[in-house]
Amino acid sequence: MAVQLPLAFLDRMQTLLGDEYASFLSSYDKPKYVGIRVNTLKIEVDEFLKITPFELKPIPWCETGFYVDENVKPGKHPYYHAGLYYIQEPSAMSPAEALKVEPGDRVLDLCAAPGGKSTQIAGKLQGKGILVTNDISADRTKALAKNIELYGVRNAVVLNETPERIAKSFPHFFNKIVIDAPCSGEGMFRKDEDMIRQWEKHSIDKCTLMQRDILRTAASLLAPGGTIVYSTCTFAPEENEGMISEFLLNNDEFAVVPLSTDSGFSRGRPEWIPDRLEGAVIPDDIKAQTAGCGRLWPHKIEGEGHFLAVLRHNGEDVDISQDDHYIGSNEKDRSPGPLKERSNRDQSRIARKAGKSINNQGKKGLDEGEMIETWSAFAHEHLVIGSQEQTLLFGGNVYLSPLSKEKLDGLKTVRPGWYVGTSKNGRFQPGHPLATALKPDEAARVLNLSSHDTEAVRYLKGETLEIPESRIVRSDGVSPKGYVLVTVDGYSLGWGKWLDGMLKNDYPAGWRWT
Ligand SMILES: C[S@@+](CC[C@H](N)C(=O)[O-])C[C@H]1O[C@@H](n2cnc3c(N)ncnc32)[C@H](O)[C@@H]1O
Repeated sequence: MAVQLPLAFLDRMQTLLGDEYASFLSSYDKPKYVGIRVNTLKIEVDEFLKITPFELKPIPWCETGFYVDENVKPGKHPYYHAGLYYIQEPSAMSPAEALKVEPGDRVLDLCAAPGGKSTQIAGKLQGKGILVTNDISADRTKALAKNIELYGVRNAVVLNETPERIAKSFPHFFNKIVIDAPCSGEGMFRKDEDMIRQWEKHSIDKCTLMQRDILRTAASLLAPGGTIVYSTCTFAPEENEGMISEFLLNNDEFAVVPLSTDSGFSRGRPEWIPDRLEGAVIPDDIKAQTAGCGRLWPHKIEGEGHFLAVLRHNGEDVDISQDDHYIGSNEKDRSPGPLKERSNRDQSRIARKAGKSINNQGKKGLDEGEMIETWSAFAHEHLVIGSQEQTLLFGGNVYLSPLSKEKLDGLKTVRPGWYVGTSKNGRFQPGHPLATALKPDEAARVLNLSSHDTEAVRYLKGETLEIPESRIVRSDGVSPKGYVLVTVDGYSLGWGKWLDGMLKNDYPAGWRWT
């Protein structure tokens, strides 16, 4: 066997699996599977299939997911830097699929970093509705925020909070919640040997304590009739069927929605639940429900070990679009439509709104209204976007947010929305995330680079490029001089500034190709 598995783990799996154990064990001699998931915020799957640089094989449970050969390096292609795909372990694509997200939903990803499920959910929302994406680890939320930005998500709020504090601000607010729970990670032993070393540290008992708290709090965040998807990447029954049966015992307004076994998923194993959990006797009818959960076994599917439960609240669905705190529900709160077509009256209205903006954290000495005005003027000159979102000032930066300011008061907010830029010396500097989320027809000046020559990589390395004026594609009446949206084969990468035949590079230092 390629990996050294802990004996206690092997003993338990042998007892649980009986005749199946040999087949389970032999899966550790097989190669691990590498997956990519197409980011439908930037490209449709059909289009990606026409330009893919790698051979792809569909992942049965995710329409946007594909296996790539384990020797391929998908992170080393300009399309990765354009956010056209996310590199994700294939089984890890299943929870967001099970959540069945629709445009307009209010989704909470409670344990989100580094953002695999969140970027998948954002693709399903297609910019409509809200994604609140959270992680308790301050360090890990940095990677989460970066991924939200790389993948061009416009309607996400990134938090670094405890679930309890989010619940105080958002009681029964979300109609879909995903809990990709911290767990003992047994399902990842083949993919990541470090998980074996971590196994002792993250004992099953410690994990169940966290999972119990997170699930209980999630119930108080869910709107009536809503859905929670709970997932782990471990085999331990205590963290899976056991945790779900305990939740059902304490929350009789929830039931398990049985998962389809069509894609090769196996059913949950009620017979593995102990008769008593946390001192309580689990009735047989509750145990039986967990047969509707899903287990992804490495000896049965092409992916690592996972567990999934879909939990539906039995209340009447509420019309979430009628809530005042949701910007999309309130015509008068919307940012004005296509920015190029805005009247002066619109622009001064945005400026006035700045006085009411979140946390009122404008840059020292800069009038907040002025800051919003510089954004508005920039947008007017450089962009053609229609936005449903509210303009907010936060930490001296300008954001467009799907939530009203009151909803985020007092929460550790990493990003209150789509970061569009900041103002320096009275001039607006567009943010990198503004560029990554733009389509070429939303920018007044565009420079397209080809993935087949060296220019794209040179741009991604931060080099200045020599570019003749004729290559700057621009809207009628727009001069070639100024901020240019740089694209690769038509997909946005970042900003550059063109002047006299040279493109100054604005690709951020921390993002560069190395
Ligand atoms: C399995 S990982 C999440 C992976 C992520 N969903 C993805 O798809 O990229 C679990 C995460 O839960 C976070 N976490 C642990 N305890 C938490 C808690 N009480 N509340 C919120 N997040 C928590 C960890 O920091 C970790 O990032």
